[in-house]
Amino acid sequence: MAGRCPRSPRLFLPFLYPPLFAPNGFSRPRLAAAIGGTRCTRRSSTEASTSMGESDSTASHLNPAPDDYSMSYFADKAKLTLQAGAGGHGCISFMREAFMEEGPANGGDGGHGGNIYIQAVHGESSLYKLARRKIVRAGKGRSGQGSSRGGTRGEDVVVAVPVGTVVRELSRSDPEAENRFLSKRDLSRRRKKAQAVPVEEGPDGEPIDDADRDKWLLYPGMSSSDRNRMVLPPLPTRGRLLQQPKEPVHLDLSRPTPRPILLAVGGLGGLGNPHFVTKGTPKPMFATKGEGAVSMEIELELKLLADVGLVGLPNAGKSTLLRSISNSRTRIGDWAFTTLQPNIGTVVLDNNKGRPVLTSYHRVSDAAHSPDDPFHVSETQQPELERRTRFTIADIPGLIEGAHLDKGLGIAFLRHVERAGVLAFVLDLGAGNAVEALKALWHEVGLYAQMREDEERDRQLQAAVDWSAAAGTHDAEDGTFWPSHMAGGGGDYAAPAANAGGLHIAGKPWFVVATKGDLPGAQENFRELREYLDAINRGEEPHPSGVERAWTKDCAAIPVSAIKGQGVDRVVHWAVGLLDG
Ligand SMILES: Nc1nc2c(ncn2[C@@H]2O[C@H](COP(=O)(O)OP(=O)(O)OP(=O)(O)O)[C@@H](O)[C@H]2O)c(=O)[nH]1
Ligand SMILES: [Mg+2]
Repeated sequence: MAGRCPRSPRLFLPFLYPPLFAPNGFSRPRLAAAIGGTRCTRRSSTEASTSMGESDSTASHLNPAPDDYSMSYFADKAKLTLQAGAGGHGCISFMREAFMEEGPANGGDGGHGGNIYIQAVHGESSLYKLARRKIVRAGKGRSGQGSSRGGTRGEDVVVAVPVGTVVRELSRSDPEAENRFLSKRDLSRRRKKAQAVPVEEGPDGEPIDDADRDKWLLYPGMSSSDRNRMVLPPLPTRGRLLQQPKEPVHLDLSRPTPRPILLAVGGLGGLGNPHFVTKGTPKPMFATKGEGAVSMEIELELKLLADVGLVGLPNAGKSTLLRSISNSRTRIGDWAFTTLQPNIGTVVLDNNKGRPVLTSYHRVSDAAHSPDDPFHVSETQQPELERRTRFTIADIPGLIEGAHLDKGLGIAFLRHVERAGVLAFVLDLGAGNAVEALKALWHEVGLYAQMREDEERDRQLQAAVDWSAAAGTHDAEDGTFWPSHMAGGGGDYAAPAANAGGLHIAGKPWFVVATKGDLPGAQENFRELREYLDAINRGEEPHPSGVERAWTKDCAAIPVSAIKGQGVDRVVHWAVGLLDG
């Protein structure tokens, strides 16, 4: 009788054990043959192309099969709801022991709620996990217990984000700040009324604030009439352990933060009944509830921090160039939009095997940080220079003409090259006039820069309006918790007012990598491109973006054939030269 499962292991093996059947897997032929798998001979479309005139038809590191790439999940935007921990309630309890009929009050205090912090760290490269998580909750404080046992503190949470993340607060709910505001308002109303009608007084002769009644916890065994009759003392005024940052939070985490930065403060734990023992009330049948915690909605935006940003039309050869000069294993394919998310590659200048390939220095900091206070920046000290052993390059999805109108993948990915020190425009010498392509790319980049500046201006306007409105209604707390260099608009992200007209991108040093130099007609195209750039250098032609005072110091074009690895060393040298300034 035939088995119920058909015996066809070959059908499922590639699915179950992809590495054994990967085209470039070293162990594939032997192992796959040993278990009876069929050999997969996939080739990239570029390999098949005769126009390249390549004799090597085997896949290589620079001309890999389309499925030979490393992929990681990536997100550059995330919205998060932060919910700090509420405080635990105080406890109402009395000592019970043999031969002691009525012991003293011994209810423990509630634990404080956990806080939420944010920290920019190296090692995180995407907001993907946070975008999926959506809500971040700190631990709640546990309630106090009898025998004077205090509740445990809620756990703090540190949200780790990649360096280069911008944090913006969208909304906030702070029940304690609201309560304080309401109590103050009620008290002043009562005082006004008291001039006409005398107010009920508590045991110590202080006015009773009924608005605060729901912040008390009453002994559960009491009858409802006793509860209603119970006279409560004024609620003790307590300051928060940490100061809640002012609204709205706007941080630009363009450097790793040495310490986590506070975003949302947890609630204070309630007080146990021993706190309310007085001569008149030796056995208080009440304790206070734990405070509510701050919750806020924030928006995170990651702008990758690479030293060099690659900008080019789709299929220009950006990813191949990145592979040829860095450790990147980004995907390459002979079709537009092979790259769908930004990739960062690291170019190693000193492989620690003796003499460095290139000697370069970069600025470690504008000024030294004091070891006691890492947020304090000393103005007097000179910037430190450190030998550069590596630099990073960002490869983003290709831009097409009209990308600002959301054609292709749009221009939003340009945010990842917005903060790069140098821009490298990758032009395909085999795909039409390179000068036209360069102008089209700069046009899109210019429009992007303009859009960002408009956005930032609107945001600042909005923040100013919100703040003035909030100042009138809320009990705003003074003082900022984070250093000024991290506050929005500061740091490495230049304020738009200072860079009006797209200069914050057009003012960057840039050069052209003219790739696919091995294709026919490339030389003529390159000659035209060089003439155009020479004219810009001489001041006869304007900057391709049309922005005045844009960078036109030494616009160069470097011819390469990335697929053959020819000329790519010059790209590294030129980029380092521009980075060193
Ligand atoms: N002949 C030749 N072909 C190249 C060269 N560089 C890249 N290619 C080919 O051009 C095609 C596109 O290369 P990619 O590196 O994926 O181009 P890209 O700019 O990253 O493309 P997108 O990710 O779609 O924007 C691939 O088939 C490459 O093999 C080169 O120097 N010479
Ligand atoms: Mg690509």
